[in-house]
Amino acid sequence: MAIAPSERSAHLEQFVVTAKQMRAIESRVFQAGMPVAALMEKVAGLITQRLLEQWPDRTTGFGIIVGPGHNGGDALVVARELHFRGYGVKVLCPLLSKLKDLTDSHAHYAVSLGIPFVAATDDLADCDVLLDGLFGFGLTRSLTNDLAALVNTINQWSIPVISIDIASGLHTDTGEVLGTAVRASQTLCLGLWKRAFLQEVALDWLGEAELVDFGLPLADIQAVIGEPQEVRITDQAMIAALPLPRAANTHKYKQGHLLVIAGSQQYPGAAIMTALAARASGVGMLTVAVPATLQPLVSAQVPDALVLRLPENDAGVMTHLPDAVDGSRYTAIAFGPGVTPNAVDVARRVMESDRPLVIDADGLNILASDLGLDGLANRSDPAILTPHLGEFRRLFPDIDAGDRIEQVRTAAQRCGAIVLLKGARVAIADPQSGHVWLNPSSTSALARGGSGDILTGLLGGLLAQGTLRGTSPTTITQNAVWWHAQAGRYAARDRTELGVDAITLANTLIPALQWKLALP
Ligand SMILES: NC(=O)C1=CN([C@@H]2O[C@H](COP(=O)(O)OP(=O)(O)OC[C@H]3O[C@@H](n4cnc5c(N)ncnc54)[C@H](O)[C@@H]3O)[C@@H](O)[C@H]2O)[C@H](O)CC1
Ligand SMILES: [K+]
Repeated sequence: MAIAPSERSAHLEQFVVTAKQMRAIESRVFQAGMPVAALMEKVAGLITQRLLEQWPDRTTGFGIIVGPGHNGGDALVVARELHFRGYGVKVLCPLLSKLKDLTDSHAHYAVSLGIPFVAATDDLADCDVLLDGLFGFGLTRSLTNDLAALVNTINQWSIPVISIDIASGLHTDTGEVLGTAVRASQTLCLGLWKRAFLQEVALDWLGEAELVDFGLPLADIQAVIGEPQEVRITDQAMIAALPLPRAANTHKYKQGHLLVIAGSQQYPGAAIMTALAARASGVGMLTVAVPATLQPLVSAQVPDALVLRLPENDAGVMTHLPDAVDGSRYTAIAFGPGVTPNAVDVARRVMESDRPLVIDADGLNILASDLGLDGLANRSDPAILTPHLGEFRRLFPDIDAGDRIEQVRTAAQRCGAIVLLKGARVAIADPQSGHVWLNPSSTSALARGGSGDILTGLLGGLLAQGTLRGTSPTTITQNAVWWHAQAGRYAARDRTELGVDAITLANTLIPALQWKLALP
């Protein structure tokens, strides 16, 4: 049965593949009868179309860099099409004697058409645009010698580089640079998102990334991927997961009651920022527990929250949760921002509660240094840990094998909690299934103090609401990460990456949601 184009696109956007999976999908398509050369024509036609849209002026000169495999074949077909349309085209093919058959055929044809093949990298220095068809997902070894020199030279120029499928030199799965890699301004990822696009280490090389759908059948994709172990977070899935619409006859207690435990005399702002973000989540009831002396300050900033006064020591650190603070009254608890590493007794009580729990910042440091992780696996309700890389290393000092995606998966399985590893590409791992969700779209504007407190408050507020709606805790966690990133992007559009302080971010959560909901 045919599916609508928008539905197909939403499906495709969620898949993440390794080079091995991509090759297996491609083999099925070829075995079913699709000729390799026909697929290459189709792919190259779509790439050409993108280039024509971006550079409609036929005086644009293109430099086409061609490698030995089918990535180079794609590039040669594009060169031919640009040549036919009247653009100036020059080809640099450093491994001319090692071309795969199909690529070799296209090279011969290009020569017969009079397309110039140049010998030296510097012959491309006067081009307006470079097309990188050196290597795609077939790269197996590091770039060395002349190839490395070629790549390093073009990286020093200020000519825009469009990479076909992946920036040449990056490992398709881990995103690592193998020797050296092309610094693309834009990458046209073919067919399905390769794993490298979700790896932080690759981001500086990939530039703006776009998926080019060339019609791989969903049945073949699904047959190879099976139950996806790694999933890209998409707008469509996240909009569906929001606690919207609300039931017409709801009341505040049905919209969740979040308890935020945060702040100290040293870090009063952490409590305020966490509370402001929790409020923006739409949670029905918000209680904020802070060291007693902070209560007037927090109440003034978040007058709609109930502010509990906790006993504190001389340093303004909360000492314990009095019996009157009854965890069972709350739908969820968010603990940790600004509490200092000394709030150990409070952390212990929080861990003992049976509520869905977010643990962040100093809460994580207390787990690492005092309480350990053993209490997490036996909790009846989920715990979500939200470390940045430094906190992650302190919590899981012996997890260093593999890439970030593998590390976060191992961490979750080991401790029995959902682990959300912060960074430019947030990764969320489920302890039971080992599934990892990856957030593809964010902004460097979020690399800033206080941004984590906003995520914790937002996640806590969504956890309180989503728990009552029966949304799975991993979906709620994705929802918070996505919303937080979208708010950062939306705020940065107006204010640049420099202008997204934590309070602005909290205040942008609702406008950003309106922006996303209004998009088709
Ligand atoms: N996915 C699809 O359905 C389609 C993909 N297309 C394009 O084809 C490439 C993948 O092609 P492949 O030939 O398998 O690999 P590469 O082009 O990446 O090149 C592999 C080639 O290079 C040799 N090699 C590997 N590493 C090195 C090195 N460090 N130095 C020298 N040589 C190296 C290796 O031995 C191979 O010979 C994909 O990315 C798409 O662009 C199709 O065109 C359309 C369908
Ligand atoms: K490439």
